[in-house]
Amino acid sequence: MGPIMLAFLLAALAWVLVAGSYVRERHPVWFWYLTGYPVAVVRVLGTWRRVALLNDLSVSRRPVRGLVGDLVIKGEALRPITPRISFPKATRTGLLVVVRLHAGQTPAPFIAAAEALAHTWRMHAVRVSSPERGIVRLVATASDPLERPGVASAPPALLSALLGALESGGAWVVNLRKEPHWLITGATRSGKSTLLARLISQLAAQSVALVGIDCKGGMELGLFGSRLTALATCRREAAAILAALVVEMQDRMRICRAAAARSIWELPEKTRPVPVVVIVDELAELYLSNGTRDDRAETEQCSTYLLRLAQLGGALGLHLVVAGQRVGSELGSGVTALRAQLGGRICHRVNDPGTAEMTLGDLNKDAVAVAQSITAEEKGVAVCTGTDGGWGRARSHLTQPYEAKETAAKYADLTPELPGLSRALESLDAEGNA
Ligand SMILES: Nc1ncnc2c1ncn2[C@@H]1O[C@H](COP(=O)(O)OP(=O)(O)OP(=O)(O)O)[C@@H](O)[C@H]1O
Repeated sequence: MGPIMLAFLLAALAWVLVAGSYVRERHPVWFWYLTGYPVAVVRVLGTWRRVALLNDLSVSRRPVRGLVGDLVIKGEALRPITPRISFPKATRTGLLVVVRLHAGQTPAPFIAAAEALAHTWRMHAVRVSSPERGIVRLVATASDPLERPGVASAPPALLSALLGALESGGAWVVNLRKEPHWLITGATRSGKSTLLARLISQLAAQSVALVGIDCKGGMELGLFGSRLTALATCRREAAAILAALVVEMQDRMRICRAAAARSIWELPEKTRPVPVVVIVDELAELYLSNGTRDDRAETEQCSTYLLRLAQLGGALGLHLVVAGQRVGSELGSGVTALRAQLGGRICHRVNDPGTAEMTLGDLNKDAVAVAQSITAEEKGVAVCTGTDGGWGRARSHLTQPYEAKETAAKYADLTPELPGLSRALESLDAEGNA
């Protein structure tokens, strides 16, 4: 080969490499379709028989037990049949394989084999579902879609907030009308405040009253003060605001009873009270007391009021979003009771298994394991529950505090008045000055 030819080949190779990395950066989906997908198809089709056999996904043609005289003999099937799979279909983030189950098979062994399938096919993850009887869907994702989540979109709706992107590529939406109360946990620097900032930015533009309880002196929620109807910065103020909210709840009950309505949403729009979202940053601050009588009384008040709001508030347009680093029974018995009422759960990286268990354990054990595998580098990544009873990984859109502050200031004019709350804070001030 002459030197000109060699130079030409080297230049062509360099061009392919440069063009490849450009396409990979700018058009990862096309990069996947053109390079990763064909290789993955060969892997899936080439390994299916073996991986099915090794993971007990195959069935034998004949019963594995036989009768010889009076003896029952159990053995291995000679030539087991592998379940039939569809040709792997390309998706934007990986591929989809549909498996037809043989008689007697259930999705359970496929769920157990998901990790083995992911390793064999060199995929980031394989999720198993069964949309109809006799069918199992294996959805494989080539790389972690949450490393660079796309910009998801969702139609706007009252009390609905687009928080970020789901692992499946869809929009991560929290709708307080479907799931009225939420518990958010995460270790320090895991992304809780960013998520709350995103939630507040999304709700700020809506006709919703936002009430902040931030007993760390208002350092986190104080940023959004211009759009908050009330802000408690210590436990004394929190107890007063929560008490006022319970009174507001009782007023709403009376209005509903008079109109024979079972929720405020059945009231005519003109007379319907404004929905209130109470955001609590650092739940532990409300529950931990220093042991003095006054302090204990305050924590008990906060615990009782929060529980009452969680039990009865949903239908009356009073919603709780409660965030904390550690949420466990050591904070007091009230926490476990409160947790049971907070149906929506979001668990970021946590330091102790107890908090992951407390957040997701009563819903799904697998979700706890996935939450515990979130690393410190995966900021903003969380395991969240959905309204359909399922769960999945998701990542919030990065909302910087200054952006949320600007949004709050922009919509400050929309801040509704709740006179009971202002009165409660004013009477505390008056007591303090007396
Ligand atoms: N979705 C996200 N994408 C990228 N970076 C994020 C995301 N969420 C948070 N971060 C980054 O992670 C860091 C910590 O986030 P954040 O302050 O929200 O954590 P936190 O859990 O509230 O911590 P703390 O409890 O100490 O207040 C910030 O620098 C933020 O920029």
